[in-house]
Amino acid sequence: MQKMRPIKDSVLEIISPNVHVDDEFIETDYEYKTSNVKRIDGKVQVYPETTALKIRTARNVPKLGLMLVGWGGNNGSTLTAALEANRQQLQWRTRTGIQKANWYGSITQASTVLIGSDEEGSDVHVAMNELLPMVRPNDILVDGWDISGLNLGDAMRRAEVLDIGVQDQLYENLVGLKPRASIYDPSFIAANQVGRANNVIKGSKMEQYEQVRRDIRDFKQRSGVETVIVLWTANTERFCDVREGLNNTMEDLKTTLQANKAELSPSTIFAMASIDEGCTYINGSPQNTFVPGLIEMAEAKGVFIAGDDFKSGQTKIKSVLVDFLVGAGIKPVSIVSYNHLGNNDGKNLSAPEQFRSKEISKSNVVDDMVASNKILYGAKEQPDHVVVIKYVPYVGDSKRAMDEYTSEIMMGGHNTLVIHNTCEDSLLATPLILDLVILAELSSRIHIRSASHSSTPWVPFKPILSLLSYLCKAPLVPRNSQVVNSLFRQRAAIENILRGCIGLPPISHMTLEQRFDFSNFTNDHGVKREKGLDQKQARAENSVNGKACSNGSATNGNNR
Ligand SMILES: NC(=O)c1ccc[n+]([C@@H]2O[C@H](COP(=O)([O-])OP(=O)(O)OC[C@H]3O[C@@H](n4cnc5c(N)ncnc54)[C@H](O)[C@@H]3O)[C@@H](O)[C@H]2O)c1
Ligand SMILES: O=P([O-])([O-])O[C@@H]1[C@@H](O)[C@H](O)[C@@H](O)[C@H](O)[C@@H]1O
Repeated sequence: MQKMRPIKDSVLEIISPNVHVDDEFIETDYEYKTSNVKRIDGKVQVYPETTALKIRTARNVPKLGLMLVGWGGNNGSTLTAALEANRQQLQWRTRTGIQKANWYGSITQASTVLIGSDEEGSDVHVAMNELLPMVRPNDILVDGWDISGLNLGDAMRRAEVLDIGVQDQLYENLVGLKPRASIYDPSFIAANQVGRANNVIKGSKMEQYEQVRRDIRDFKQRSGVETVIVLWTANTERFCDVREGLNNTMEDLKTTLQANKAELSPSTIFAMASIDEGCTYINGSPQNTFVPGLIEMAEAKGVFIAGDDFKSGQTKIKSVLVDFLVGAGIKPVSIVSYNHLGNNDGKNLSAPEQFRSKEISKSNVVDDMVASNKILYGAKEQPDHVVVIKYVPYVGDSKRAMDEYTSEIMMGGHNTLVIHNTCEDSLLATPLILDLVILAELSSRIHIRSASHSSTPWVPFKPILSLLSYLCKAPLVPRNSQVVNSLFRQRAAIENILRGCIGLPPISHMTLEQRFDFSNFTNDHGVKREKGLDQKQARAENSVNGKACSNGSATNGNNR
């Protein structure tokens, strides 16, 4: 069993009187600035608003357990292998030289965040996982379920995702890992999956639900993990009917479970069991696991749910390109997204009902960006948008995506973008699973409250964790909230909330100090903001006016 290592001390020191660090928390005063809008008589009235908040982040990072539904699949086996390969810092020979294990594609492990500018006005970036204490991949323990009983070593081989050079070093570590029996309902996934179903929980849906809850408790007890997150990376299910008396309310859903009704999917049963065990549940597939009754359960119990459908390659590009085009005043009028792939996911998606689930999640991703520009698009006007997925066994996990974006430009002109995008699907999705889990766990340690009324309670994120939208094709958002698919807006939300947790404002990119002569301006420390200031002098002045504190170790000035 791994020994929990201490929180990695960050390189970051926040020099601010607003940030207070003690052994337990990082707490900051935060002025949350928004612009509220009213439409009156055809006019748009804007009201800038400031809300004084306190943001508190618990520093203690728990020992985290991740239970994957579909553990033996391409994504599940690849994640398990990658965790072990990075833990052992493996390297292996390839045709082009030595390859080392890494987490490329993970924003928490391999991306940086602009934190500000130095005395010369140069940008300074730090690793995203330096901003706040986060779970380290090496400290994550994995378990899970699969309708296929194949052990993880042979599942890794079956997936045909990783180089042989690393597979051979890992096989002995993985061959001893066996997925727990799972809930199999052939009416929800493609008939062509029946050959895998040799590891299933017998009995009624209630008995399956109870077994899943026992499995979660068993994993906690055996592994000693403090927190468990359950994540669905099993096959895409067909959409489930949603109707009164079946699953529209929490009570209806529980009655449906007890009555062993057919129209209750394995994924929704897993979500119910997770929520009742107090475990965050994340849906990496496109089906409507989160029926209204399930959402009501999560809200009633204050347990996080998030999804849907990892945004890994073709759709990720779409959420960038359409954002760029519409933002540039160019009008996409035809979007055709074709791809073929040969892995088991593609095999499952070759069935019409399972494809339909994926078609929905891949198609809705442009809606918010199109709706944002009434100059280009009339009411209810949408670009033609077609999604095609074909199963071609030979290409395996190496999905071949081909997209054509046709747009209207000025004076009747047209621009056509054609993109060929070879996505090694599991190597793109696996880092997203890691980020979903790490950011979900971090979110559970972040609370806010009013700064003006100290008696108000600390408030957690709402149970529907829309902060994870950056990682999902079809983001689940709280009631009455806007769905945002624009990839850069989604990322800015994550960055600015992490900045807020350490008392830093959002990055505006205004850089006024570089666009205007600031030499006669002083900042709120009474220090003149001259660029090129002697660094020693600047630090001396700031240390007199600010106070040093670190979010990695409770050391100095602001300890309360
Ligand atoms: N880039 C990507 O790989 C990507 C991106 C977005 C979404 N997804 C989704 O992630 C899921 C997994 O993708 P994959 O490539 O790993 O597929 P996969 O077919 O290799 O793995 C799915 C696994 O789930 C198992 N399974 C099916 N039903 C189950 C159940 N009820 N309980 C437990 N296990 C069950 C299967 O036996 C299989 O081992 C799919 O739904 C896919 O659409 C993948
Ligand atoms: O690349 P992306 O669009 O984000 O997502 C992928 C789809 O393109 C692919 O067709 C499907 O099989 C994968 O499960 C995944 O959903």
